[in-house]
Parts: sequence; structure tokens; C-alpha cells
Amino acid sequence: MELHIAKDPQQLSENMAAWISNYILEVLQDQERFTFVLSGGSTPKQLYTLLAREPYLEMIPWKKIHFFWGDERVVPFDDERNNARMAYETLLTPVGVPAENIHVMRTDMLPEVSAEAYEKLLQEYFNDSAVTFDLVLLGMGDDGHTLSLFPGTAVVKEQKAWVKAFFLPAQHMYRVTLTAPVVNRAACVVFMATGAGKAVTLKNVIEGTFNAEQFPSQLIRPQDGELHWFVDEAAAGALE
Ligand SMILES: O=C1O[C@H](COP(=O)(O)O)[C@@H](O)[C@H](O)[C@H]1O
Repeated sequence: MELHIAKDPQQLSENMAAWISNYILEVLQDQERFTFVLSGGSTPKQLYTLLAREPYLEMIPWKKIHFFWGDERVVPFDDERNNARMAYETLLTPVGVPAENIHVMRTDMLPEVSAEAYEKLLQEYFNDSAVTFDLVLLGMGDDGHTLSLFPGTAVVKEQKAWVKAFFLPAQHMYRVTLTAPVVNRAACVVFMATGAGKAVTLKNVIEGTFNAEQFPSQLIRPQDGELHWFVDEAAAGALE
């Protein structure tokens, strides 16, 4: 695991935009398409906004990138909590990504049906390949959740399915999420975390004993891929 610490959220987003664009260009030297899983929540907004501006707008061959989501809040697309909506507003629409490159988790159908449809889409996309995504961007909630793998939920223990749907009573909302096994087949996973509110949880996730039921972010350990944590000084404040 590699830890990258930046002064503040702005610096962190700038560092990540540079790092991600270099990584995309490097991978695209050897292949025609790049698969990028986006995270939701508030943390990556600034990063997406930067990626949609120069120099990245020109530098990244956007038509070669296929976008997926790590998880979705099952609310209508025009609801401001919708993860895909945020990515459209900040990145996909400004950049002009072709519609056929965008693979959203649908929220206009029953959550279980949406999860099944996404699993099918992924299985077909990756066929028999041992590796799945080129890059998975993840956030971490103050409670240690990542994707929609929340502490104490059954989906944390999922070993087989690539995508699951479930009701999250605490938020009165269904969620659709990738599971840890499919993310752990990615070539590269990048966490992004900012703010003092995440400091103690980050310490537990990175330096604490393994307790994935309490800290589901600990489940993310790519089998053969890279794992990076990009954090700001406030989030890193409790680390040894
Ligand atoms: O609910 C979610 O939360 C996490 C963390 O969000 P943040 O606001 O603390 O950045 C996010 O990664 C996930 O995609 C989202 O559905």
C-alpha cells in the first residue's frame, strides 16, 4: 500500500488529478480502452471538476475511457444525492464523454433488478478476464464504509456476487454496490479521504487490527493490483 499525503483537499485533488491522468496515459500505451470506476459522496467533486479542465481536458483521451460506478444511492437521477448525477455535472458532461462509454447503476428499476443488470453488464464486459477495472476510485465514510459496504451489513461478507442491492435503514434508502471481491480484482485501487472527521477511522483502517465488519474499507486489498491512499494532513492526523 502506498500513502500519499497532501496539505489540504485542494492540494490533494490537484495531486490526484495529475497522478490519475499520468496513470491513464501509461495504461493506454498498451491497450485501447481504460475502465474507470467512479465513487460518489462529496470528497471527489473537486477532483472531477479539475479533471474536466485544462490541462487534463486536452491531455486525457476521454473517448477511450469507460466509466462505471462503485455504488449508487437508489434515488432518482435528478435527486442531488444520486452519485451518477454528481459525476455527470462535474466531469462527464463538461468533458463530453460519449454516452456509450458511461455505465450507470440504474435507479429507475427495482434495486435487485438493477444489481442483477449491472452484474450481467460487468460479466459481459470483462468476459473471462482475471483482472477487472483499470482504476477504481473509492471514498471512505467517517464510519469506515467504502462503496456501500456499511459496518454491520450483510453485504460486507459477500464473497460471490459482484454487485448487490440492499436496504439501508439508517438512511431510509436502497443502495446498489460493487462488492469487495470484484474491486479486489482491479489493476489499481485509489482511496481518497479528507478531513479530521475521518482521522481516527483512517488510523483504524490502515493501522488497526483487521475487523472488516466494523471497518469495511479494510476489505479492499487488490489481489494483484496496486492500492493507494490519497489523504490530506487532517485525515492523516492520527496516523503513526
Ligand atoms: O455514501 C457514500 O459515501 C462514501 C463516502 O462519501 P464522502 O461524502 O465521505 O466522500 C462514498 O465513497 C460513496 O460513493 C457514497 O455512496
